[in-house]
Amino acid sequence: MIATRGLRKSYRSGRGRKATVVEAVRGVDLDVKEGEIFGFLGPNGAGKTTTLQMLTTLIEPDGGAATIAGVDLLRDQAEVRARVGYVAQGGSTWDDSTAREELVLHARMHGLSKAEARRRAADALAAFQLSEYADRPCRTYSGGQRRRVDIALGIIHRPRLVFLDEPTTGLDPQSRAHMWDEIRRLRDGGMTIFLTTHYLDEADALCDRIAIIDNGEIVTEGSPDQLKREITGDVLVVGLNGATPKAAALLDGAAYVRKLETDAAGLRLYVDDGATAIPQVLRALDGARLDLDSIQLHRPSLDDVFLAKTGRSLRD
Ligand SMILES: Nc1ncnc2c1ncn2[C@@H]1O[C@H](COP(=O)(O)OP(=O)(O)OP(=O)(O)O)[C@@H](O)[C@H]1O
Repeated sequence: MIATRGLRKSYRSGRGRKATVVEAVRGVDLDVKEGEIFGFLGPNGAGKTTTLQMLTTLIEPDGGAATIAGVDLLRDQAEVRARVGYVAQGGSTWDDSTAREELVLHARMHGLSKAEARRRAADALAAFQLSEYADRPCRTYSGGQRRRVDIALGIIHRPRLVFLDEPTTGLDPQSRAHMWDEIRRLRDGGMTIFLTTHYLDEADALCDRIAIIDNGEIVTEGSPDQLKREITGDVLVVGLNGATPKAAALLDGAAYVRKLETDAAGLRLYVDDGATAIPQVLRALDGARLDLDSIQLHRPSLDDVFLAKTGRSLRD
């Protein structure tokens, strides 16, 4: 649905000898599949918005190539615009107009007849659970309601691909969870979603695949689980009633154990996949009649992935 190769953009600020060039995006390759929620994650200033603006034709790349929803980005920008939806960070609703008015207007802008625009608006209001407030001015909505109107506006022309720039920034935890459900619903209806986010938990919980960008370059790409496993695997913390040395001798060298450490809590086993290692550990301990006290599975976070790839924490 999206394929980019070597996409680049620099900004020049100042003049003459004082001019500085910021390489905002330095050759980005992305492959987004049809029907997935793809998260674009990175710290402030990493190049997320610049990339998104290139993909949605708002700014022109300096170089590289991209195909968006089957259309060559550099050759036919109008067709790309017709085929995608875009929801900007700040949203696009007016304070004094109602959600229904905005939706009808947007549908009309996409060339729909008055009657069809009204029908689309009513469908969108129902789908985003906004019918109750549909005829109230947007300034009276909560942050979450307003964000839902923004997304309904962005997809009123029923595109197969939608770009969401930080869809949950500024929302309270409940509205964020609600928004995640809305986004999953769009995906389940067959839409492809490309979103940017600062939030590690959002990328982890919501996205089928993610790419992490830092300093204008993609540092890694894959499903959240894949990326976390690649870096460190899972960690099993095994509590044993005084039998730690015996258990260590038993499990050290087992094919599924990458590394083994002992500490006050018991054993730390570094394994590729915790879910398949747990039954094997249990069987081995049981076979040797060693008394198990507890077993805990720790999965590495996306921050561990970022740390491993860049030497910095994404939270800094
Ligand atoms: N119009 C511009 N002129 C000059 N520099 C710019 C311009 N727009 C962006 N930049 C610079 O390009 C780099 C990438 O910015 P961009 O907005 O794409 O990052 P971002 O990952 O979206 O950040 P944030 O999460 O803060 O929105 C930054 O160093 C930024 O200062």
